[in-house]
Order: sequence, then structure tokens, then C-alpha cells
Amino acid sequence: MPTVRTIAHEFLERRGLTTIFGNPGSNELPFLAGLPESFSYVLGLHEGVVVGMADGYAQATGRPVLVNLHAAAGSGNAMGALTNAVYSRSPLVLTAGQQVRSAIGLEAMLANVEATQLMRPLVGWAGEPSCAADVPRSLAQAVFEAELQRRPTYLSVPYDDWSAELGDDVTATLGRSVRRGGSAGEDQLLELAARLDGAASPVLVLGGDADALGLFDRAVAFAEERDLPVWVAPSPHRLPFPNRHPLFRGVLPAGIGAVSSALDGHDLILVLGAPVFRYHQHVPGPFLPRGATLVQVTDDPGEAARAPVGEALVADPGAVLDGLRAQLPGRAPRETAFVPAPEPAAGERALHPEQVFAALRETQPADTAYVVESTSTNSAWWRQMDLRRPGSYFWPAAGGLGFGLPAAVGVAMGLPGRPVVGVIGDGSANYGITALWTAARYQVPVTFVILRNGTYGALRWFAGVLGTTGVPGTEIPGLDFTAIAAGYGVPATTASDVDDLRAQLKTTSAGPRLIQVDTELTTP
Ligand SMILES: Cc1ncc(Cn2c(C)c(CCOP(=O)(O)OP(=O)(O)O)sc2=O)c(N)n1
Ligand SMILES: [Ca+2]
Repeated sequence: MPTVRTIAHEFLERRGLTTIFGNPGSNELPFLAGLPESFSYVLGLHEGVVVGMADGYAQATGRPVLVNLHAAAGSGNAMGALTNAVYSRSPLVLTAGQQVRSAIGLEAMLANVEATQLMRPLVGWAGEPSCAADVPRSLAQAVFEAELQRRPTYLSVPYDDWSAELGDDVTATLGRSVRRGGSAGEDQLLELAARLDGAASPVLVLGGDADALGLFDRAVAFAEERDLPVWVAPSPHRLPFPNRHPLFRGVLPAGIGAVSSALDGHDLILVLGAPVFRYHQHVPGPFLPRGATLVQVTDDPGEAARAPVGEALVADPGAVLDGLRAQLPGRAPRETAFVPAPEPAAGERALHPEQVFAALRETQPADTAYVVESTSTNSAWWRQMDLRRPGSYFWPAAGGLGFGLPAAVGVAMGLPGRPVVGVIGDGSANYGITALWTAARYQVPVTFVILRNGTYGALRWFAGVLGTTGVPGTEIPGLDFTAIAAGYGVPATTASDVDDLRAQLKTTSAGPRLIQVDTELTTP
């Protein structure tokens, strides 16, 4: 007779969810017992790191990813990292062990009381089967919901369910498949194409989701065919367009009025793969420039429904892009002419972040994937970098720190053979620092560059913006990431000057390595 565990393992194997990112407790061991050879388990030492790695892996592979956490304590630890996975629309399937059913109500130790409520605001679906026989179907539902919504889901399973024997009828779930259709209607495409044709100065705004959906190259072709200037939507977690392309105009600022100022003069704003918009610092103002209309194309009904302005078309952005391109004959691709920004001089004791970024640009292979979490150096980053490929840039989608180090490990695992560099602030690094141990344990080939300015630089800047200078809690002096990394098993060095940094970056490493660079404070 099949058991819940054997059926679950077989279903996961058929769906390709055979890499498990996890941190186990006793509740989880009965699920992990007897894993088939095809499965691999990636241990993270903290659940925030586990979810950060799984998020990076899911974004790199474009596939749903299985996560296994320990009851309430482990699930709670994961919630910070989960905020990013929600906004990056990563299809993570979180599973967590639960106390045996008869001991939940009396709140025995390790009872995850109200398990499905704990994660509810973040996950797209949460469930705890009412009996062992419903575990396989519930697991299938968690996987399909994650794939369809492109949002994490959560399944809590009492640990004595896994050994329960089941009748053969339960195998019916094994063969299920669920696919999404969802192009725009012919009439909708024609209407949108006519709007573009009739606009005096249309502009294309691309969101990070356009890269996640694999639209990078098609977006370039579309923009070139229609000669559309291209902005990236505010707070991008991915780069959806080459940032040195002649049609690239920049990353939109994350303020309401500032967005309208940047788009002033355009009469049609076409938004693909982004919420409207992921603002940050609250700067009131007009949502659109005078005389402009906005059309958002997204496959997320929630994004469409909550936008404060404009029209929305809920459809597959890729299908809409292809449909619009079919209205026009193709044009030859353009050469991307890159003119490097002049490098600022180094300070007395430290490098300017732009020097670090120029060194990366000039030493790293063109297909390098960067995982960036350094919150005061964004402007410096875009002034110096020249990224021309899909999947070149990953940023914590909800701004929840602790993504960078773990996600760099997950991206490197998900893109074998592609160089991966994590560019992490000395503040951010601490939130996911145990990812260094996983990188060493599995010898993941990834370079971590730690920008050490001894402060929460972005908060120093925000304090000025908010008129709250002199607030406590923004200085973090004395961190030595070479000693920390050594403690976790990752070889680490410091770069004394820009020539030393370049020389180190020109070497390669079969496993993980960390380079600590002292940098000047800049403004975001
Ligand atoms: C989990 C978490 N905690 C705290 C913050 C608040 N925060 C913090 C603490 C920042 C400073 C990050 O410092 P850093 O050293 O990584 O980078 P910079 O010095 O370049 O700002 S930026 C920011 O929004 C956050 N975003 N996420
Ligand atoms: Ca810092």
C-alpha cells in the first residue's frame, strides 16, 4: 500500500520539485525520511536564509521550488524573506511540519497553532489537510496555486500523516497537470496597437517581472521596432532592458510626483510587467503627467485592481508583446553603444562605490549575474554598470534585507556555469550572513563583494530627507567580514585599493570567496 510520504515524493518528483531548501526540526523528519535519490536537500542555518536561497534559485530557474521549514518558529523566521518572494512573484512551495493532530489543540510543544493564519497575509494560498488521506491532493494544490498565482504558498502537515497508508485511488492526483492560457483578445490587441500608432510620444515602462517572464530580448526588439524610449519601473528587483541601450532612459524614481516629472511630455505610457507603481519615499504629486494616459499589462489581477491610476489589461504580458509586434514588421537590432561614466577619484581611506562597480564592469564576464543589496549605492550602480543580458540583476523585491547573500547562493545554484557576484552592503550582509556557511558547505561558485562603509548609509540619507538627522541606530563600525567569512568556511580577503581589487576580481574561484572593500558613503 502506498503511504502519504511515497505518494508525496512521487508527485514532487514528477513535477520536478526535487531540490529542497530547508532547515528541519523533529516535525519535518518523517517527511524527509526515505527521499528518493533524485532529491537533493540544501541546508540553510536560518529560515530567512533558506527562503532567500530558494527565492534566488526560483528566479534563476524560473521553476517552482520546494521549501521545508520547522513548524511555527521556522515559519516565523522565514516571513521577512518571504516579503521579497511575494513581490518577486517567486513560486515557492513552503511546507512545514505540524504536531500530531490530537496534540495541536492542547498546544503540545511544536504545535503550530492556527498554522494557515500565520503566513496568510503573505502567501497566495495556505492549507492544513483535515486528514492524512487529503495530504497528497493538498500538496498538489499548493504546487499548482504557486505556479498559477506565481506567489509563495504554504502547507502545514501533521508529522504522523506521512506514514499513513492510502488506497490506490489517491494516485489519481499524481498525473494531474494545470496550465494557464491567458493571451489578450484580438480586439484588445488591435485597440492597443491603434493607441500606440496614434500616440504622439508613447513611452514603454518595463517592470522587473518582464525579466522574470523571459521578455528581456523581446522587449528590446519591440522598443526598437516602434522606436520607443524605455524606462524601468520604480524599485526594480530585476533588470528588464539593457541599461546602456540607446533607447534606455533610466530607472524611474520611486516618488509619485517624480515619476510624473520623468514621464512628462509622453501622452501614452505603456507599462509591462510592473505594478503601477512600487513607490518608496512618499512624495505626493500628480500620478501622471498632464495629458498622459496609462495602460498597464499584467497577469496579476491584484496589481491591476489596486493601481491608483490608468487602465489595466489582465493578460500574459509576453503574449501581448508578441501580439503587438505582429502588427509591425521587425527591424534590425541596434548596436548598444556604451559610454562609461567618468570614475570619481578615491577618497583618502576608501574607494568610491563607482570605482568598485567600474572594476566589476571591466573585469567580470559579460554574462555575469549580479545579486545586489547595497542600499545607498543604487545611483552609482546604474551610472557604472553595462548589463545587456536577461537575468543579470537581482534585488530584494520588497526591500527586505537579508536577500543578497542567500539569493546569490541560490542564483549560483540555479545558473550553473554562469558567473555570479553578490554586491552586498556591510549592513545588509548581517541579515543573511549564515548563507556563507551553505556556500562553503556545498562549494557554491560565487563571489561576494562586501561594501564596508561602517554605516546604514541609506538610513543616513533618509534621516536627512525626513528631517530627522542625529537619530540613533545608523552606525555599524568595526565589522570584519574576512574574520566572519573565515568562521563560516569562506576564503576572504580585503582590497586595499582599486588596482588590488581589479587584480583580485580578475582571478576566478571554484568555490565561494569574499572580498571586503572599504568604500566612501554616497547617496542613493
Ligand atoms: C530586514 C530589514 N531590516 C531593516 C531594514 C531597514 N534598512 C536598513 C537597515 C538599511 C541600511 C542597509 O545598510 P547597508 O550597509 O547594507 O547599505 P548602505 O550602507 O549602502 O545603505 S536600508 C533599509 O531599508 C530593511 N530594509 N530590511
Ligand atoms: Ca553600509
